[in-house]
Amino acid sequence: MPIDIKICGLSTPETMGAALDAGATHVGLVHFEPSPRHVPLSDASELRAQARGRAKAVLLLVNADIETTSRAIEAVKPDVIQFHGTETPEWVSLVRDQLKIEVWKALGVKDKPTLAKSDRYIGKVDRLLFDAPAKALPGGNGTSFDWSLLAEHNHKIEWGLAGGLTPDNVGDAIRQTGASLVDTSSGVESAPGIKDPAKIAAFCAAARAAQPQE
Ligand SMILES: O=C(O)c1ccccc1NCC(=O)[C@H](O)[C@H](O)COP(=O)(O)O
Repeated sequence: MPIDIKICGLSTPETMGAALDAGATHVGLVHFEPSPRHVPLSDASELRAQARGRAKAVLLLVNADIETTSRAIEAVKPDVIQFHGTETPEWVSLVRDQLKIEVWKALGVKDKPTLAKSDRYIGKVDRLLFDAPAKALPGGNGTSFDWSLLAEHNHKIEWGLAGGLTPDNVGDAIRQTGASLVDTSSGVESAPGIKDPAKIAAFCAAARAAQPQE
């Protein structure tokens, strides 16, 4: 299977075009006002339309209530909702069942017990995204965590790796963890919220070069 590559926090048609041309399989739209990558729903809807048929659109929300979540899904019509706050297994499962959409849950990985706790989401989400622990923002902080924790973990559902990934380290990350999806935001930026098309292309090329051959 070709590796899945998510470029997160896209906010302009130019950088969305760069991610699509570089072969990203997933494009992330952050709808969370404190983030430098925040996009209003109207912009997210246009960027989503640009990606249609070329990459899956992932809409990111943080601790949104059900009305906000359903309004965002209605406006943007993403392929996937990624919850990046402290949402419970019960909450994400409710959204998946009621709104009939693919759901991912991001979890900040500190240590082995965090990974053990991630089992609570099994059967309730379609994919787990293992990220660095929250700092100033819940995600998009450009920091990584101990990848050996993932290599040792008994994964029971689909999962992806995020947190401090760059064109320079994504190859090692894939080889060390066996991730089938890699996600980056800060690592392909020239400043917070400003995506760099050359870094996006380099990241996608490095991820594809590192994937195991069949
Ligand atoms: O990117 C943000 O600004 C953001 C804000 C609030 C919640 C989540 C956010 N990003 C989520 C992502 O999926 C990022 O790609 C992931 O955390 C990795 O970020 P980075 O370490 O900067 O590559």
